[in-house]
Amino acid sequence: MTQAEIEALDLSDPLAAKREAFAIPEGLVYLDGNSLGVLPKAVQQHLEHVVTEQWGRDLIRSWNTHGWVDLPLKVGGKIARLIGAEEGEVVAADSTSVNLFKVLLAALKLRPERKVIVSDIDNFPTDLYIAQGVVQLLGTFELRLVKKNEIEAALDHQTAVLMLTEVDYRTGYRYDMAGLTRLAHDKGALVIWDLAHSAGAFPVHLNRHGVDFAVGCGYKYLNGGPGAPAFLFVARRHQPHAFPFLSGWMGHQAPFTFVPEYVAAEDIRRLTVGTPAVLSMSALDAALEVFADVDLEVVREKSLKLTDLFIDLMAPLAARYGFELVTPREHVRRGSQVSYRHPEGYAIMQALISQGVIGDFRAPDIVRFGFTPLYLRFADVWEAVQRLDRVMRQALWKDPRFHQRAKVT
Ligand SMILES: Cc1ncc(COP(=O)(O)O)c(C=O)c1O
Ligand SMILES: Nc1c(O)cccc1C(=O)C[C@H](N)C(=O)O
Repeated sequence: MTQAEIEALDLSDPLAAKREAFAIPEGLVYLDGNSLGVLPKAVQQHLEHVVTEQWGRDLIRSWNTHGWVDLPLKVGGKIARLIGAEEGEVVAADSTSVNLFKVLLAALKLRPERKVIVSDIDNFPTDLYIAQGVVQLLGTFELRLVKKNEIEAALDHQTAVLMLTEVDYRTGYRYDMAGLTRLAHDKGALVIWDLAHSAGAFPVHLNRHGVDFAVGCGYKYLNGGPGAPAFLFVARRHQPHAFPFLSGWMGHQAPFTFVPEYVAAEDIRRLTVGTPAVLSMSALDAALEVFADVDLEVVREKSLKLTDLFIDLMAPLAARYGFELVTPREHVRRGSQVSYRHPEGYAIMQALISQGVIGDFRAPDIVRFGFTPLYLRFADVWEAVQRLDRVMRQALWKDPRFHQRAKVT
């Protein structure tokens, strides 16, 4: 594709105007929205208001007058629309890890006669660590970790829970949520999906597929900011039976009665624990406004065009410099990122970042490029490949300073 053809794609892009809603540093090509989304301008304005007027002036009255106490459910409602759930089935709270702990315990309590949690050995580590902790705590379950193509065979009548991340954080491989949920249910197991790399990136249909539980991040494609609250989903049918092991006062049926006995709220609030992080929650609330008029089918269509274009433009570099594509070419199996293996991946990514293209590196050898259709242009894809070509052609990555590992990669 020529540069002129790429410019034409931007001119006919139905999402082109959305870029204006984000504060993007001049000249930067940001391909890391799958790790930390860009700052929405509305967040900047709203936080100023929340800090100055709500906290600064109205102080504790704001729990009622500015609806702070309702934020977890209100923000959850906005996320529900993006993931195919109903209002009252999603709540924003805590971190993804903590939410996974809560829903995994709740799910296992619904299958006490079974023995096994099945997951992908390449799942994001926190999911595996949380499951290991839960196994230690309960003492009656085991964690069975298998490769992607072994999941189906691993499911049997001992399986209590199938716990997967829909999009693999390293390769961008996207699971068949509908098919695997059905297979798990056929065996009588429950499913938990981690939507960290799905929510806001493409349409998700939790209820259409009969999913039981889900969790996900607020700071990636939802652009809620560093450390933004995460979310959890519990299908309405499970809510009365979802036991809240982290039984904090915010999940109590009537928190302000201050009684000594814990009685769980009847609705999804029972899976909240303590005081919500109001500033972060307000940032996420404002960030989600960007999605109010967005059709996620259009987002998906653009995501696939962006990633296809990147793969195409990268093909000559891949052949010349030894980048091995590890992201599926098949659309249904692809999330919204493209990854390559390269033995010098870390240094190459650092050199590329020095050239104003931000992607990231995942050990042992993966360079990752995330594509957020709301703020990326097709011209950015072109520019990213030009700058990577320069990094390789001029061997900029050989500079020793690009070989020193940072604390956070
Ligand atoms: C699949 C997945 N789950 C969970 C997390 C993070 O969880 P937490 O919000 O607890 O940091 C990430 C990324 O950090 C992730 O990629
Ligand atoms: N959550 C992160 C953090 O706190 C610091 C640095 C990176 C992250 C990430 O989001 C990692 C991410 N889940 C991943 O897909 O690799």
